[in-house]
Amino acid sequence: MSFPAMRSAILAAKAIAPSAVGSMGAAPMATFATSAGSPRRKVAVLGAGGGIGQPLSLLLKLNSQVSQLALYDIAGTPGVAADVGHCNTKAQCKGYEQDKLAEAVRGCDLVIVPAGVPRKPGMTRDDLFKVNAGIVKGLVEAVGKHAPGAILNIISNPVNSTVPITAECLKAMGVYDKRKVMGVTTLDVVRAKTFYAEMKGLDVANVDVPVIGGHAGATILPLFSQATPKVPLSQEELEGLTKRTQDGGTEVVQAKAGKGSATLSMAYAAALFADSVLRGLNGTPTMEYTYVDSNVTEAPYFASKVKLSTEGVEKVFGLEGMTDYEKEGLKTMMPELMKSINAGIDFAKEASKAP
Ligand SMILES: NC(=O)c1ccc[n+]([C@@H]2O[C@H](COP(=O)([O-])OP(=O)(O)OC[C@H]3O[C@@H](n4cnc5c(N)ncnc54)[C@H](O)[C@@H]3O)[C@@H](O)[C@H]2O)c1
Ligand SMILES: O=C(O)C[C@H](O)C(=O)O
Repeated sequence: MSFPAMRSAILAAKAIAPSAVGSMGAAPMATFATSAGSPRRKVAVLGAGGGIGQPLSLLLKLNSQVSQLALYDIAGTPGVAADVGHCNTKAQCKGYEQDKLAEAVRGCDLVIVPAGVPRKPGMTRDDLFKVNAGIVKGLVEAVGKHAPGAILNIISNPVNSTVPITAECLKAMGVYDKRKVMGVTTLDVVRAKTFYAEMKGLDVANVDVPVIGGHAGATILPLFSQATPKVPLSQEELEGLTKRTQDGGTEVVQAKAGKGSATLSMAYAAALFADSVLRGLNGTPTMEYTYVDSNVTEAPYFASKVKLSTEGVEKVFGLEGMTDYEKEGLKTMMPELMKSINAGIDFAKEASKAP
């Protein structure tokens, strides 16, 4: 495959309408935003040596909206940067490790955080909290200090808690801007589209499925009643698709049998989302589903449709037209979602009291 063809193929499944509607539109996207005249954008990946970090770094290197790519991890990133850096695309790529975090994030427009431990079979995402909460806090504090205006895309699990941790840490530092903190739930949308298209024999490039709530089990709520193209689903099919989307992460964890969780599909999803964030920053508003500071439900953080523009999240859209089955799903998820959010808030508040 030629490079331009490969580059198009990588993002071909990102549906985009003429007005650039992110990964939610109807027609397949053919190209990245053109680099001609686009502003210089620095993007950092924190956790760039990991299973997600490495392929994500490669995909970002292919995005012509990125002019500087900073790859940070506790170790190993000079090698990743040297490797990725040989791709003949625009972004200048540099690896940072150990105590070079400040340098990595300084001047960033977008910081993507996939640092932390992944699940093994039998674990829930909440089982990762103990280790990942502290990792995310440390990294976010560095961003708050050295790149306070940057947009943060949080991938590290449990996302339902790490996003509130991020917000609370930035609030404690006096640099919180709710438009700039986003939990990446794009993989749930990617999965829902794939499973729906497969079941109904549809061209996946033309499929769109909203997914709301959070990013763990029952808190992941695909709205198949609003999927396009609209194809009738029996109750059994609907329940099967909903459950498969909610358990998509576990399906991969089990298949990898102890060797981690989704990395390649996650890198793909994060690259799609980052592309939309950058398009928004560069003046082409895009629509995405993402887990953000929200008053759409009683949960203070919630994933729903948002408009991304020059300052990050410009508008959070409310919930409309849900079926009774979906309303029941929303009710069911709330206790779990609220518990994870409160755990994140409590952790960050406690940590900020520590001497
Ligand atoms: N949001 C999602 O949809 C989604 C999807 C898949 C995985 N995840 C989560 O992403 C995280 C990473 O998964 P992975 O498979 O890439 O794991 P991994 O173990 O392969 O990689 C994680 C990387 O983070 C690095 N790291 C740890 N502490 C760090 C620190 N303080 N600073 C910088 N880097 C640090 C490690 O050195 C490692 O290279 C996990 O928490 C996983 O659950 C989220
Ligand atoms: O399932 C996991 O632990 C990783 C990730 O959240 C996923 O959805 O694949």
